[in-house]
Amino acid sequence: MKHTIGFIGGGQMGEALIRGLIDSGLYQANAISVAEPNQERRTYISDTYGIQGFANSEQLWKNSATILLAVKPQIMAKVLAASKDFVSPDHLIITIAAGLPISFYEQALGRDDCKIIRVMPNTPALILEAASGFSGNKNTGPDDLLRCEEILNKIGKSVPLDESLLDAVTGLSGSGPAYVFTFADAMIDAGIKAGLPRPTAETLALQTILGSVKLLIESKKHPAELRAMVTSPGGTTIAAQHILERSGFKGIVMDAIEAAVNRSKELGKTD
Ligand SMILES: NC(=O)C1=CN([C@@H]2O[C@H](COP(=O)(O)OP(=O)(O)OC[C@H]3O[C@@H](n4cnc5c(N)ncnc54)[C@H](OP(=O)(O)O)[C@@H]3O)[C@@H](O)[C@H]2O)C=CC1
Ligand SMILES: O=C(O)[C@@H]1CCC=N1
Repeated sequence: MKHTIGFIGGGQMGEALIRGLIDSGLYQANAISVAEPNQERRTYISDTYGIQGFANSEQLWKNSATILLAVKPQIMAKVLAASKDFVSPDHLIITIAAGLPISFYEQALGRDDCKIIRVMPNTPALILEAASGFSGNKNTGPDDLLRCEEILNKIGKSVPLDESLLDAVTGLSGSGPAYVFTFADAMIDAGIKAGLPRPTAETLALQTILGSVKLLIESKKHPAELRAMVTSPGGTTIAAQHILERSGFKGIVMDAIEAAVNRSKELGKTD
């Protein structure tokens, strides 16, 4: 059972994490299995990554030290009901479902002696650049948290947090890639509107985003300071900044993230 991991759900995030674990070398393909009821999807995942695929989770619980729950929050209760008979206090259960609090799993499993870690990763796990927050229940010891952290740090960066902050993580970084993709899309369209060929607009927009993020990280300067370095008096940048300020760009981004945080909290309400 050592160093074996079973994924319940082989969708977008399940695949991102499986690929991340294999590409990082943390797990061999033969130590990973997936339970995925959709046959086409199951075949794709097991063929692509050379892992074992099952139609249901029974074998995973029997064969895996760590179980990673990667199904939609809306079907988690059904998945836990089907898992109840196989769960033991030896399993390390890691869940990435948005919104659902750890108490939801304990209630659904009808026991409070399981080791459960709630994680919120994001899709850049596909290229080992995920941002994840995580929090364990009272049964998780330092070794369990370390095992989880090791997984998360192989697929990107992670921060341990109090569980009460995981909805904030979900709204900020869990959903965050979508906001960045929307911004990238808008920059590319703007380049095309200004007359650039699409491939040129794509290259310039994406390199600008990549370079700016690297500059932020490497310089350790505040975004406002770096923005001032771009903004010449009476120049082009301030003309654009004026429009962004007038249309409340920062406020819109903050409102959007707040909406995602609130939706995560709503998903956790199970009455
Ligand atoms: N997408 C993202 O960016 C992020 C998602 N998350 C969380 O990750 C979880 C998965 O999301 P995501 O990967 O996007 O969703 P997907 O719908 O892509 O993946 C879920 C997979 O689980 C399968 N499934 C359905 N029922 C079962 C079952 N009983 N047993 C095993 N597998 C089952 C689904 O099959 P079928 O399609 O046939 O129903 C699907 O392939 C969610 O809880 C989400 O909140 C967390 C961080 C980021
Ligand atoms: O949209 C969602 O609900 C999931 C959770 C975080 C990112 N995607």
